[in-house]
Amino acid sequence: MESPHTADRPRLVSRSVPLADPVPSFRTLLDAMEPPRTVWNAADEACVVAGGAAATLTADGADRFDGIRTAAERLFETGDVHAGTEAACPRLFGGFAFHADGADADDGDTPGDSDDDHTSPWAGFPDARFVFPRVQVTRTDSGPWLTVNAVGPSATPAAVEAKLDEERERLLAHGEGAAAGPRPGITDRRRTTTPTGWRQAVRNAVERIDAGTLQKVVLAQALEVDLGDDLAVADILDRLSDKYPDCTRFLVEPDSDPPAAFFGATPERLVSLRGRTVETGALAGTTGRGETPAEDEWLAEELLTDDKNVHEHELVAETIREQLAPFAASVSVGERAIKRLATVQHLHTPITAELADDTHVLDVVEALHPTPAVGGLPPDRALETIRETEPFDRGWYAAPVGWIDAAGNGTFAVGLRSAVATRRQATLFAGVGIVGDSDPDAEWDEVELKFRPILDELEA
Ligand SMILES: C=C(O[C@@H]1C=C(C(=O)O)C=C[C@H]1O)C(=O)O
Repeated sequence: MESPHTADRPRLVSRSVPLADPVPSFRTLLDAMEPPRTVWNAADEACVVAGGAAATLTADGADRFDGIRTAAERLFETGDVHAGTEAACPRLFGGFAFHADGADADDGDTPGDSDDDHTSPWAGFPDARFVFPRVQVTRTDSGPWLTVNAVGPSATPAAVEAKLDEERERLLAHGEGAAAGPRPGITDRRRTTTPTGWRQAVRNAVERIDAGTLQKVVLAQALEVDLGDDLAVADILDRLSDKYPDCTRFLVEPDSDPPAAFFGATPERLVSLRGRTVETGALAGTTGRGETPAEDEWLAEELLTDDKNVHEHELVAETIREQLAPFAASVSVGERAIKRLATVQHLHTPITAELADDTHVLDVVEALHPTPAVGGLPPDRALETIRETEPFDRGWYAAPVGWIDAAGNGTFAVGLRSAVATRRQATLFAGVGIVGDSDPDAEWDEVELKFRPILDELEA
C-alpha cells in the first residue's frame, strides 16, 4: 500500500531554468553527469543528457509495458512541476527487453549456446526499466534548459531549487571541455555465429518459409569485442551524431556491477505519439553505399525495384498498418523511398495515424513490438525461430527504447546499430530479414554493414 500524500507534501518535484552561455558541449555534459546516465537525441526532438535517478521503475515479463505504464501514472499523479518549456516537463527514459521472458532468461538448449559460466552482457538489465533523472539538460531550439527532479518524502521545492542553483554552477564551470579522445581500439573479437552456422541457420529459415509455416524472420548475430582502452561513451555518441545526424542516439545505464551501458544510433523509429497523432514507419530492405554519387543512385534504384527487398519491406508496412488499425480513426501510409545513411541505404515508408481515443504511448508500443522489421511473420513462429536459432540473448537489442511523459505522450526508437558494453568489453548486434529467396552470403555481408556504425567507433 502506498501511504497517502497531502497537497503540501507532493511526491514529485521538478524545477527547470534556462541555462545561460557558455553551455558545455554534449560530451562535457555527459561526462559531468552522475550515473546512471541517460541520452536521448532524436533528430527532430530536443537533445536530452541526464544523470542520476530520482526514481527508477522496473517491470518484468509479458506485462512489462503495462507494469511501467501503471507505475508511471502513479509517479506522475502528484507532481509539483515548474518546467518553463514543454521539452523540460517530467519524462521517464528507458526501454524494454526484446523477448517477453526477458534479458536474463535461460533460453534452453540453443545450438552453439555459450557455456553457462559466461555472464550475459545483459545481466544488469531488467525486462523493463525507466529512470526519472535527477539532473537533466534539455537542448531545445530556443536554448538549453536545466532541470532538477526529486521524488519522495524529502522532495521539497526549496531543496530542489537549491540543487538547481548548485547544478547550474557546477555544469557551467566545466566550460566547453576538452576535445574527444582517440577511439579505444579492439584487441580481440569473437563472433557468436560461424559462416557455416549462419548458412545453415538461413537455409533452415528459408525451408520453413518454403514450407509455408513462416513468411519472414529477422535473424541476428552478436559480435563480442575486447577493447584496448576504456570505453568513452560520450566520445562515441558525439562522433555518431556527426556521422548519423538522421539517427536517434541513445544511452541507457542500468544499476549494474560492473557498470554497463546500452547505446547506439538507430535509424528506426517505432512510434511517436503526441496527443492522438502517431508517427511511425516501416524501415526494412537494405543495400550498401556507393563509391560515387552515381553508384549510390544505382544502388538505390536497384533497392527500390528489387522484388525480394520490396516484398520484405511491404510485409512490415502492411503489418504496422494492421496493428495500428484497432486504435486508429485513420491510418495513412506514405510513399516508399530511400533512407540513406553513412554506411547503408534502406527502404522506408512513413506511416501516420490519428487515434480514435486517448491512448498511452506504451499501449501503442506494446501493439507494435516487435514489428516484422526486427521479428517476423507470423510473429509467434518468427519469435520461436529466433529463439531456436540465435546462440545469444538479444537482451534490449532490437527492442523499444525511448521516453514517456505524464500525459502518455512519448517517442520510442528500435534499439538497433547498438552495443551493450562494460569498461573494456562490448557486444554488438546486427540482424537481417530473411524471406524465401534470401541468400546466406549476401545476408552475412548485410550483417557486416550493420555492425559498422558502432564498430567504426571502437576500432582504433
Ligand atoms: C535488424 C536490423 O535492422 C533492421 C532490418 C533491416 C533489413 O532487414 O533490411 C533494415 C532495417 C531494420 O529494420 C539491425 O540493424 O540489426
